[in-house]
Amino acid sequence: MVANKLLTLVFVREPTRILLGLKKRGFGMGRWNGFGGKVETGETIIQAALRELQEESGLKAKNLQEVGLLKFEFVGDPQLLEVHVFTSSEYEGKPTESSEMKPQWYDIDSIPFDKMWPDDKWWFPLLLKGSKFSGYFLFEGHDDVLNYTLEEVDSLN
Ligand SMILES: COc1nc(N)nc2c1ncn2[C@H]1C[C@H](O)[C@@H](COP(=O)(O)OP(=O)(O)OP(=O)(O)O)O1
Ligand SMILES: [Mg+2]
Ligand SMILES: [Mg+2]
Repeated sequence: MVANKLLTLVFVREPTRILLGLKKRGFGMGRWNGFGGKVETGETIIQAALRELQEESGLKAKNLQEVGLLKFEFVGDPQLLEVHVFTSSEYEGKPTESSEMKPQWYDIDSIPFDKMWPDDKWWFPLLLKGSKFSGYFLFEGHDDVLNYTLEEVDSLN
């Protein structure tokens, strides 16, 4: 039995646009995504979300809300990724490129799904309309989703 790997993913959004970052290295390199990463020992998930957002984008989230729980399995890998998805509509600071992410605002009508993880096109509409959601995606490699489940939920707890 392998423990799930806990990760965070934060999207800073305004009424008509959302901040994405181009991943410059490591897992998901070359794809646009929110800001986030591994939960470290001794940290809560929220602390990790705030820290990763600040490290990767220079922004301090002021009203972080957990909106999604996504589980990812990769064929041949026993470890499940458990990604806690957050949004924040208030923040301090100015988006700043880091060694990991190049930030850029996107109109919510022009999200670059063809340059993002393939699962995003299914759950992003729920995030954009303010719903909470829970999902599971089975990947083969990093480009193909073999099957998935996704539901809107009232609460994530
Ligand atoms: C597989 O599908 C995924 N889709 C999306 N949209 N995002 C994903 C997927 N799998 C993982 N993620 C997210 C979760 C995290 O935000 C990152 C991965 O973490 P990362 O490699 O950035 O971890 P860090 O701790 O920041 O890395 P360093 O140790 O290099 O700082 O991708
Ligand atoms: Mg990261
Ligand atoms: Mg990081």
